[in-house]
Amino acid sequence: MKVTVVGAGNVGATCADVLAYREVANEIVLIDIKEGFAEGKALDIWQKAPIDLYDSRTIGATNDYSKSANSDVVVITSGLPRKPGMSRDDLIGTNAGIVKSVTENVVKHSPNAIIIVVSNPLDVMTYQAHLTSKFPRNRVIGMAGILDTARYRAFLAEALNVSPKDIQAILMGGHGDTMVPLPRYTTVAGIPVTELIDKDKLHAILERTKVGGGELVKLMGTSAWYAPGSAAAQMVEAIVKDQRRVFPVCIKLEGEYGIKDCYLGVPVILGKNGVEKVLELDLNGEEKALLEASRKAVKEVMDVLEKLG
Ligand SMILES: NC(=O)c1ccc[n+]([C@@H]2O[C@H](COP(=O)([O-])OP(=O)(O)OC[C@H]3O[C@@H](n4cnc5c(N)ncnc54)[C@H](O)[C@@H]3O)[C@@H](O)[C@H]2O)c1
Ligand SMILES: O=C(O)C[C@H](O)C(=O)O
Repeated sequence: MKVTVVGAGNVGATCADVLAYREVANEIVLIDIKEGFAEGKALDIWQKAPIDLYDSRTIGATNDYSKSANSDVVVITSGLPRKPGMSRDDLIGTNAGIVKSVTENVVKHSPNAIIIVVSNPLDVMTYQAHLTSKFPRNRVIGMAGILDTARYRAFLAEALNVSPKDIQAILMGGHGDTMVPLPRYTTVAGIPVTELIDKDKLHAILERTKVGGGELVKLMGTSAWYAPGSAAAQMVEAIVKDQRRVFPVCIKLEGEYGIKDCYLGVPVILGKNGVEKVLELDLNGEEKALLEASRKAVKEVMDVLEKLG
């Protein structure tokens, strides 16, 4: 199996490192536009192999997509991260062009690949990759939901003083402050979370989750990479190993949840064909209203992208 990660910065290099460490693919190609940067990161990860005992090969390339030819999965992390005071949507002007040109190269060299977009604004950059690649929707998907859900699960594990392994949760909507956490579908080893935590504490955790990315940007001056890189690698693993894992993933909705032609995070089954199936939950009125607000927010930015041309 061959996996390419475009963008050898914080998220891309972390993703490649996790893929190598877990031996998800035997060939992992890192590509960046900065001269020598991807080569250096790939070499560093390869030199860690004798210490951590993995045999996945990491190869770096400066803007040379021939090295990535016939990749099974391509993860796109290239683009600017936000700085304090910015929203993810502020990145659209620069990142749309980057995602477009990267996708053109992916299509040329890996026409059968499954594309996982990570660059922000996530839902709209996934749309950009779809517009450029014209790949079917199961092969152009975005990573955000695993990360957002992980933040939610980590906060809950801390509040309840239990292992994060035992928190099961799902979250929907766009990767922005309008994301839709679903406490009704959150359990701790099968116990509904609402039986274990009081309403106000849970509410505070839900609100913190929605701005979880911003919290890290404020702390670090740039956005997160360990959890995002690992989340993208988890999606790659589900595809490469045909695991049929159930994850929240950004995909073009074609009527599910009564929504058409909009990119949003929803629970899906992830396997060798990318998204194997979109799962439709029976949302209640309040959840539906929150999802609709999220759809509107994403659609507005999709419209901005269309005007950019
Ligand atoms: N979806 C998510 O949940 C999520 C999480 C974290 C970060 N992000 C986004 O991921 C992106 C990357 O974040 P980061 O922290 O790794 O940034 P970074 O600046 O560390 O890395 C980005 C890399 O992209 C490279 N690049 C720029 N243009 C390129 C091109 N045309 N071709 C190839 N490489 C190119 C840069 O040289 C840089 O090395 C940002 O847009 C960020 O907002 C998304
Ligand atoms: O917050 C950001 O800008 C990066 C990413 O979307 C995140 O949620 O960590």
